[in-house]
Amino acid sequence: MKRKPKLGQNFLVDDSARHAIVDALGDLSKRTVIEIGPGHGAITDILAGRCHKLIALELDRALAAELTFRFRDHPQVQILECDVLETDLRALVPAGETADVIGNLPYYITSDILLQLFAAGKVGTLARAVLMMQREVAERVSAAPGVRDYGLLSATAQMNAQVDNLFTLPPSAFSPPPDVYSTVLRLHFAPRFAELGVDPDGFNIFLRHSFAQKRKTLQNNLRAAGHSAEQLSAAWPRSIPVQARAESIALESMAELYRSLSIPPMSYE
Ligand SMILES: C[S@@+](CC[C@H](N)C(=O)[O-])C[C@H]1O[C@@H](n2cnc3c(N)ncnc32)[C@H](O)[C@@H]1O
Repeated sequence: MKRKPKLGQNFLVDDSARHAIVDALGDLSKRTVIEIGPGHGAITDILAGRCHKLIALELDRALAAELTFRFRDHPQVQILECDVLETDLRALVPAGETADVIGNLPYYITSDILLQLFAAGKVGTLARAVLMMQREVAERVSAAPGVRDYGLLSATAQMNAQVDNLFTLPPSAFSPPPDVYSTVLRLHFAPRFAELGVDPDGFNIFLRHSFAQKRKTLQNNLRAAGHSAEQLSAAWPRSIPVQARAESIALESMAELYRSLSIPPMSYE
């Protein structure tokens, strides 16, 4: 019977890949780096010698203990046994500084981790992240409008970060091998809410409604969210075809529509 790894534990065994992941963050000699899910330390071992400070967050008690022992003589390395999703990243970073994030993510919570990182990027805690995730998810995060994979996750990611798709690895790069290919993305956190003149909370809700049903047009999704036909036609910008789906529309135009509907965020809940 095939062993089912718990906690998304597929450990990286490809030596050049683990170096390429760390190299993607460039010079780390003055940086604080937060590693998500260090596991047996495939990435941690390289990072420890390169960054100013490393804080690694590992949920598995045995793995956290293994790494705490291994790095006992490295004062710049801190291993925390914790659930990343329950951890306040802001509290880990000295006031006035930013940190970078790295991780071969536990795939079962990729979206939740991304949302957590975007929230931390928005308040200026994080500068960059290099993250490995399931290839299909990475393609959604990095897709451009009009491309098949573009959707709510792409729009949300691209409101919060510039995304570079770096490289893809086969299942054989891991032990045990997962059922999927894996892709490494680099994110530069650069929230666009102020530039596009939208409030983050209201615009995020607007995006959720706009992408609610993939087969529906944007107009129909917004009608289902409570907008009248009159309201929509009065606000509709020229840059958006009337029958368009949200999946084909650039964020600039989505923001233009949101602004011209000028909806107070509260009216959406
Ligand atoms: C895909 S493995 C990567 C391990 C190692 N970084 C590597 O590349 O070989 C994901 C790691 O995340 C840990 N993990 C799973 N859920 C977690 C959570 N909620 N918080 C922190 N770590 C978690 C797992 O125990 C595992 O070590």
